[in-house]
Amino acid sequence: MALTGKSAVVTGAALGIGKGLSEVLLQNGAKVALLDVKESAGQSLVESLNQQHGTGSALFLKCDVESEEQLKAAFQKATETFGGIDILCNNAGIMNEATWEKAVSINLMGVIRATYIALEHMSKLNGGKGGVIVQTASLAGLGPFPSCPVYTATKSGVVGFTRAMAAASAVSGYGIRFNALCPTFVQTEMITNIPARLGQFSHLNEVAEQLKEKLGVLSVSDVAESLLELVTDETKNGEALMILTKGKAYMQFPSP
Ligand SMILES: NC(=O)c1ccc[n+]([C@@H]2O[C@H](COP(=O)([O-])OP(=O)(O)OC[C@H]3O[C@@H](n4cnc5c(N)ncnc54)[C@H](O)[C@@H]3O)[C@@H](O)[C@H]2O)c1
Ligand SMILES: CC/C=C\C[C@H](O)/C=C/C=C\C=C\C=C\[C@@H](O)[C@@H](O)C/C=C\CCC(=O)O
Repeated sequence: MALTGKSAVVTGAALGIGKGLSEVLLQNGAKVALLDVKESAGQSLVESLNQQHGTGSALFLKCDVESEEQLKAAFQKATETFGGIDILCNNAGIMNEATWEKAVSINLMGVIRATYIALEHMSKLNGGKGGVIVQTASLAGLGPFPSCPVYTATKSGVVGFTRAMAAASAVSGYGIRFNALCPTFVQTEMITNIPARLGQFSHLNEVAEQLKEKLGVLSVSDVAESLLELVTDETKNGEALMILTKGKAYMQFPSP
């Protein structure tokens, strides 16, 4: 899929990885609707992006992925503004074991919620053009992160949901590819003050620090450039792309 003239929706786009995903999509010719709860940061980012890429290239929509109503309104506005949706990046997420129900609601349920609304706009079975949906999972979605079991569960669920939706789409004829980004630590707000985010597992902060020391920390652009291959390579469906500081690799899963 060439990106020129395509339209994307990115959740959690005001900061961090979502900001980087939005920027790389715009740099490659796509128009982007940036969804986030952080209205001030989102609005000022979009003003800057429109100055860089031309008025009308980027649109900010205040949207909480926990809200079906807000997601439906945001997708409708994006479709009306850009004439359709070709790409969805389900990126919004939190890491806080003390508020684990919220983490499940955002990281996993928010991905499912946004995906199902996107199907209404993108699926060829609904008159859509098809496209690609990329989730921002995590390396913790591929293996257990002892310091944050619920975060691990949400990301493992995102990887499983992505692979199942890819298979469902191929059989159903949605015309939509589903892939997951699985990065290790990335330099964003999420990895600041990790001990305060571990809840009853704060005694395992040292495990997290050792993992961070061992695995290193990616830049946002490391993740953003990986998005491009998942979006543009039409052969990629059902993939989980592991992104480490030492390189990238597509996960091989056991076949039944
Ligand atoms: N930073 C890392 O080390 C790392 C590594 C792997 C995966 N991830 C994943 O990448 C994604 C982005 O994380 P980040 O590191 O950029 O974090 P971040 O905290 O810098 O940015 C997250 C963004 O999501 C937004 N957001 C949070 N809850 C939301 C909601 N309910 N509705 C809409 N927007 C919401 C925030 O306002 C923020 O702008 C997350 O899914 C995270 O789990 C992060
Ligand atoms: C505290 C979490 C902060 C941010 C979450 C974000 O998604 C970053 C995740 C970064 C790394 C995840 C690592 C997960 C590793 C698992 O694969 C696990 O299998 C490794 C567990 C122990 C390894 C110990 C070792 O090999 O020495």
